[in-house]
Amino acid sequence: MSSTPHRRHAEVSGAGFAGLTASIALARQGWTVRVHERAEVLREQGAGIVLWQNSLRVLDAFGLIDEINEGSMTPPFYETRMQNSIVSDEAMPDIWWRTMTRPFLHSVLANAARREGVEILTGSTVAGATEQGTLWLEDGTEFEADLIIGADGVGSPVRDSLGIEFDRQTSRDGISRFLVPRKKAELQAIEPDTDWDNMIDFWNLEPRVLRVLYTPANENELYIALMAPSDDPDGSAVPIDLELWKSIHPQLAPVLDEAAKVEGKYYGYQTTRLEQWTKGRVALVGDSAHAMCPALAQGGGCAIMNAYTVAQAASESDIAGIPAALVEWERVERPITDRCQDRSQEYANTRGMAYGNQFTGDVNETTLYDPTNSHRHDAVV
Ligand SMILES: Cc1ncc(C(=O)O)c(CO)c1O
Repeated sequence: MSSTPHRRHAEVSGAGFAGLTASIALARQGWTVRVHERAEVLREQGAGIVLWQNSLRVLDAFGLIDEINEGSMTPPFYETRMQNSIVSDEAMPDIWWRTMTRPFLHSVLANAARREGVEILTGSTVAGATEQGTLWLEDGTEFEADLIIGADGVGSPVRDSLGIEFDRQTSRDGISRFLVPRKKAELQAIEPDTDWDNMIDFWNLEPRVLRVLYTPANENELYIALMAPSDDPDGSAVPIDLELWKSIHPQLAPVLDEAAKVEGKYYGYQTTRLEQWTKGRVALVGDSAHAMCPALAQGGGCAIMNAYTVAQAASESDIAGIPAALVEWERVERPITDRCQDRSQEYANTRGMAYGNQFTGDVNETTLYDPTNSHRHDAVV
């Protein structure tokens, strides 16, 4: 902790997973923190999420694991099927992972941020920031800070106001995501030999590319995601083309019927890579810095892990040294996320997860990283 009387202050743009995680971590290190969320109501619109141990360790460091466990689950297996025959059942006994809904994770983080004294302003639309530490809103209001966190998503106004250059690559596939009731008894009645608590990745590459990712999120809610190429108008349609999806997977009819009732949105896979993640007193984390394809389910995980480490790195510095501490943070922490983006993009481009047994070897590098015991503390990186 700094011995100066000035309490360090951070302004954060975006109250998603990255912004809330950075806010909690900073507040716990004695900072005053104000988060700006452009939405009028603080909530998460997304469907489901898988968290692996890299992000779970951060939640554990915040003392949130009991709360997380109560609203989440670990499916017995990650099952991969090709044309409905099982390719692999991965138990991953050495990896800590949980599935849950995004609204649930968001509420756990938002409540924790409030408990830590973080000020959350909704309906507060950030327009940009300067590298000297001024954040400004669309209405012209300015806020001064020792540290600014741009956690404002793939279209980040903080990033773009600073003129940070990026490269964006799109992949040919994309996905629509839904939260629906589990309907476990009905599914069981249709296909009794299946363990409907498993996460099941139903791939079909022939006669056309259609994939259903079935992820139980808790006792009552199922996260179901439907993947198709963006140039397939029926596969990518939302509300979903119920007859098409039921014709491929009739055993999923009870939950597909539910997904068809939801408005939903189709998202094309893309990867955004930045020239730099920091500028002066500003650091970017989450989709503003490293949006990735979801194949390895690490977009949220990397957001949470990088939000945590940037907060730690800034807290270990004195106020004058923050810009240099951010540069050093990026040097040490970024490569693992770069590699995760590369691997996720490769899987998205090749559809390689269809062949099963994917969660082994180098692919698990991100999962196995412990951000609470960062490489920053090692002598050799
Ligand atoms: C857990 C997960 N895995 C893989 C994908 C994927 O699209 O490859 C998605 C979609 O968001 C997931 O949510």
